[in-house]
Amino acid sequence: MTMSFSPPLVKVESLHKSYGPNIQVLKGLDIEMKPGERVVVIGPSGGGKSTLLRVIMGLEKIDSGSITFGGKPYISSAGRDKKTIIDTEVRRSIGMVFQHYTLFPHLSVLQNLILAPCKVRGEKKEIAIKRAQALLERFGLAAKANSYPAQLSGGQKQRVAIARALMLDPKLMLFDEVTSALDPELVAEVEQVILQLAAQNMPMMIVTHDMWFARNIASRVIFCAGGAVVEDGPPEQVLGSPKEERTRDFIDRVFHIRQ
Ligand SMILES: Nc1ncnc2c1ncn2[C@@H]1O[C@H](COP(=O)(O)OP(=O)(O)OP(=O)(O)O)[C@@H](O)[C@H]1O
Repeated sequence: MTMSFSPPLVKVESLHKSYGPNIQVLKGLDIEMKPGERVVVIGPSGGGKSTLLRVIMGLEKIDSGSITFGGKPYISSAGRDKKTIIDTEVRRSIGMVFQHYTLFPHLSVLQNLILAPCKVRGEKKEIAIKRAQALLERFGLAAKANSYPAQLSGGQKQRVAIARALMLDPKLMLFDEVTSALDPELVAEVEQVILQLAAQNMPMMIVTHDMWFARNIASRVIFCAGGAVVEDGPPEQVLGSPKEERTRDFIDRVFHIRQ
């Protein structure tokens, strides 16, 4: 009998990253993410969660370590001068949404969505528009196709940002505190969109302080503190009782208890 082997989707090995000589943020981080997993990264403020996502997105240089994607080398520090090497083809297959809206303000919603597919992939405009309209429909934003970002609520902007990332058919989505800057009443509409993607098995890595969301979206939770993985397991193991509140205080409390 032959055993089928599927490599990890993302494998981070011994990742070190500092900002300048004094701020060492990631100190030998190891993470392995299987295909189809939804990994939530939690931890105290300043622990390096955003930095981890930015590194995986290829936005930051690393000091040492390596990342593979689907079993293939993706990011490494190699060569005589330890230069960071990033496979740009692989990078294009990763989508990221940030805490603060990163839509182009001078472009309409539809233009925001079709820009990268047309420019980066050379997709025909009519085809990109059709795909964009279908996504906007799915996210309840069809009526906003010709609006500009300034005319949208924070929740709508984040949903457009997610739709824009999906236009490039990512194999992995990274969400970095995408609801942290939103008014509380707008959080649910963005979380619902991400839950919808999860239901379709989109692999994702999510940084959030929202414990309700973490519990509902995660197939695995990684507790990251002091630049390393402190705990890694199913949500009920890492997050404890569902009665815990959904606040930053919770994380800080858990961290202090474990120190
Ligand atoms: N570009 C930068 N230059 C210098 N220091 C930085 C830079 N980006 C982040 N840092 C520092 O690195 C540390 C880790 O930051 P990071 O944003 O990755 O943490 P985090 O776990 O996401 O925190 P939070 O939960 O508050 O967002 C912090 O001390 C931060 O001040």
